[in-house]
Amino acid sequence: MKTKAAVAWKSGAPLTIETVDLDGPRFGEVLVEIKATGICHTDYYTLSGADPEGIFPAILGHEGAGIVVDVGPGVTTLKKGDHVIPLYTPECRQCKFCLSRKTNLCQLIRGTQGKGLMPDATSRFSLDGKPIFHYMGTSTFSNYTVAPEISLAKIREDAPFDKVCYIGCGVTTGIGAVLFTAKVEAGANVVVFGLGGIGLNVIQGAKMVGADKIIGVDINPARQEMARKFGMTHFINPREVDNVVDAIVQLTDGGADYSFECIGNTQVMRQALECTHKGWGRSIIIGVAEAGAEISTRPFQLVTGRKWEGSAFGGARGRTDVPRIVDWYMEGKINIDDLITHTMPLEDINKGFDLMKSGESIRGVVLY
Ligand SMILES: NC(=O)C1=CN([C@@H]2O[C@H](COP(=O)(O)OP(=O)(O)OC[C@H]3O[C@@H](n4cnc5c(N)ncnc54)[C@H](O)[C@@H]3O)[C@@H](O)[C@H]2O)C=CC1
Ligand SMILES: N[C@@H](CCC(=O)N[C@@H](CSC=O)C(=O)NCC(=O)O)C(=O)O
Ligand SMILES: [Zn+2]
Ligand SMILES: [Zn+2]
Repeated sequence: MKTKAAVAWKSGAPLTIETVDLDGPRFGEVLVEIKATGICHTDYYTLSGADPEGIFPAILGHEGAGIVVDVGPGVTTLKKGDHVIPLYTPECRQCKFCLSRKTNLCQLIRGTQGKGLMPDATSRFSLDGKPIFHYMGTSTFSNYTVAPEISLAKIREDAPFDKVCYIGCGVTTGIGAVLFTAKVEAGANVVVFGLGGIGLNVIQGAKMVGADKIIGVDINPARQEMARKFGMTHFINPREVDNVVDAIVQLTDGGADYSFECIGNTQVMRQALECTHKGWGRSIIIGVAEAGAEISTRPFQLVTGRKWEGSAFGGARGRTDVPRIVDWYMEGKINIDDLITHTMPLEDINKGFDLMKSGESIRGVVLY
């Protein structure tokens, strides 16, 4: 079949809208009509050329929601008409990683996914007979996409695609990092570095679990208002204090219980670790840093009890947890609507990237 898609031909270049060829689903695969997709900073990271796994030409996008149109042989858990959210972190429930119960990082298809291919090591997308690569197993910047069955979470049918698509990455990453990775307890002091599409959801998660002080740190003062609405109690603009670590240590009587880095800046990652409390502070890295970047600190920071950790997709097991998070939204327990500041047709997707880069949008969503 043919489908409209935004194609990334090379790093640093705007996406172009093309009518591409899409082969039908093979064994264990599903054809999905994408109804809406968010634009995440990680799409920009890959497009910029900073992602060691970035390959071109590719169809980016990993924050979508849509309807099953067709299923390939061997598919047992989904059928035509089901509503789904594609998962860049699949959940096979069979691999060593899934069975360990210690991680959400299912590895069954990670190798081919990172090469922009389906599990059988081929692509379903092409143009003029030349393959176009998939991205993160999802490629939601295409009106129709093919994904493995294990990379799709079935969700309730009354959930609006234009809102719950954001659960495909940003909402789950932020709230999940608090609930599933850090397991923040009521009364804890929490610091969030970077109040964008991810950080604001960390704030929302911290409020949900009853955190005490929720300190937001951002160089964009315009982020303050939205962050306060989501539960931030204190705001620090690093450009307005001499030393951001000292400022946090003073505010929290010795350091934060938990910190979350939601930017992808290795200098800030160090600050995020060092502002946590001696003896028990935990710092969770969410931001994705550019290829080759390294983090550093004095080992003494760890010897004296701080822990440096990371979180991917909020530690969520997608097929299990994503439908629950959709329920939380439908029950009014989490706010997604206010974070989706811009919507646009696929033809305007490059404007969506510009709005994100300029700090004007929190989340831009493409509506098909
Ligand atoms: N680990 C994971 O599973 C995931 C990681 N990510 C990563 O999380 C990061 C954040 O993504 P989004 O929220 O979508 O990005 P965003 O662009 O919406 O937000 C970034 C925020 O950081 C602020 N910022 C930039 N430099 C700063 C600095 N030096 N100090 C303080 N604030 C600063 C910006 O003003 C902005 O508000 C990205 O690196 C993205 O790739 C995104 C999704 C999932
Ligand atoms: N391709 C990058 C790795 C980018 C990365 O860390 N991605 C996150 C999700 S970011 C979503 O917006 C992730 O889930 N990581 C786990 C994984 O297995 O990729 C690189 O090679 O550096
Ligand atoms: Zn993302
Ligand atoms: Zn698995």
